[in-house]
Amino acid sequence: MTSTATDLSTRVVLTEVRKEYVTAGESVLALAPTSLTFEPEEFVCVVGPSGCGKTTLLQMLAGFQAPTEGTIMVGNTHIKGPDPDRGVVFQQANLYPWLSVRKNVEFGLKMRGVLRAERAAEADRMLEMVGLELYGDRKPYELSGGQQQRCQIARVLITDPRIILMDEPFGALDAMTREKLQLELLDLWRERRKTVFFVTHSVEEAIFLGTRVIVMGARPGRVIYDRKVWFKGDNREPVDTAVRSTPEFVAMRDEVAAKIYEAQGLIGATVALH
Ligand SMILES: Nc1ncnc2c1ncn2[C@@H]1O[C@H](COP(=O)(O)OP(=O)(O)OP(=O)(O)O)[C@@H](O)[C@H]1O
Repeated sequence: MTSTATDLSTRVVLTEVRKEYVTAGESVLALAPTSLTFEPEEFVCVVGPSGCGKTTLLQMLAGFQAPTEGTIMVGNTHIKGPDPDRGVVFQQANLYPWLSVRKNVEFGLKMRGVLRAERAAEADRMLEMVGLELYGDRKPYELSGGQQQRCQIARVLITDPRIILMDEPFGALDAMTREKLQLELLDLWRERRKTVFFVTHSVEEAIFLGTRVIVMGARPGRVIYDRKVWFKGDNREPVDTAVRSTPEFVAMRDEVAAKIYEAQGLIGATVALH
C-alpha cells in the first residue's frame, strides 16, 4: 500500500455532525453542527469546560453513539459502530480483575482468534513497551493507578488500531505519574504514528502533547478554537519538558485559557492552567 493510500484511509472527516440527547422530554444540544477533518498521525487534543461535548464527540468517533445528524467517515467508510481500528482508552482502566495483567493485554487478540503462543508473545512485547514486563503475572489490583493505565494502553495497542481515542486517560493520576505517562505516550506515538484524539481538562497537557488543540464551548457544545501547535514543528523529535516555559508555549497557553474562560463567561477571571 502506498503512503498516499494509507493517508486517505485514515483521514477522519466529520461533516455537519450534530448531536442532541433527549431524556425525560428534555433535549440537550451536546454538539451543534460541526465539520472537522483529522489528518493521519495528528495528535489532536480537545479541551473545554465541563459539559461542552468533548466526551460526546469522542464517543461518536468511537462509534458508541450515533450522530443525530451528519456523517463521520474514516477514509471511505462511515462510522457505524465500534471497530478495533479505533482503540479507546478511558479515564479508569477498567481491566478485568480476574485476569492477570498479561491476559488483560492479550484479550483483544484472543477475541480475534489468535493462537495462544502468538498472543502471549505479543502481549510480552506490549508489556515491555509500556514498562510492565515484570508485572505480567500480577492481577490488576496489584498495580498502581499509573501502571493500570499503562496496561490499558498496552491492551489497546496490541490490536494495532490506527486511531486512538483517549478520554482524560491521565486525569485521575498524581502529577508526577501523569508527566511520566505523557512522555511515554509521546514516545509511543512518535514510534507508532497513530492518529490520536485526546480529551483533557488540562490546557498544559493539551499543548504539551498535541500537534493541534481544539477548544470547545458549551450550550450548545461547539468548536470555538482550532489551532496547530505551530512551535513544536512536526513533533518528530523527543519533546523536552522545558518547552513548557518557552514564550511560545506560554503564549499559546494563555490564548487557549482565554478561550475557555470566554466560553464560560469568565473573561478576566484568574487563570488556573493545570
Ligand atoms: N447520555 C446522555 N443523555 C443525556 N444527556 C447527555 C448524555 N451524555 C451527555 N449528555 C449531556 O450532553 C452535554 C455534553 O456532555 P459531555 O459528557 O459530552 O461533555 P464533556 O465536555 O465531556 O463534559 P465533562 O468535561 O464534564 O466530562 C452535557 O450537557 C451532558 O449533560
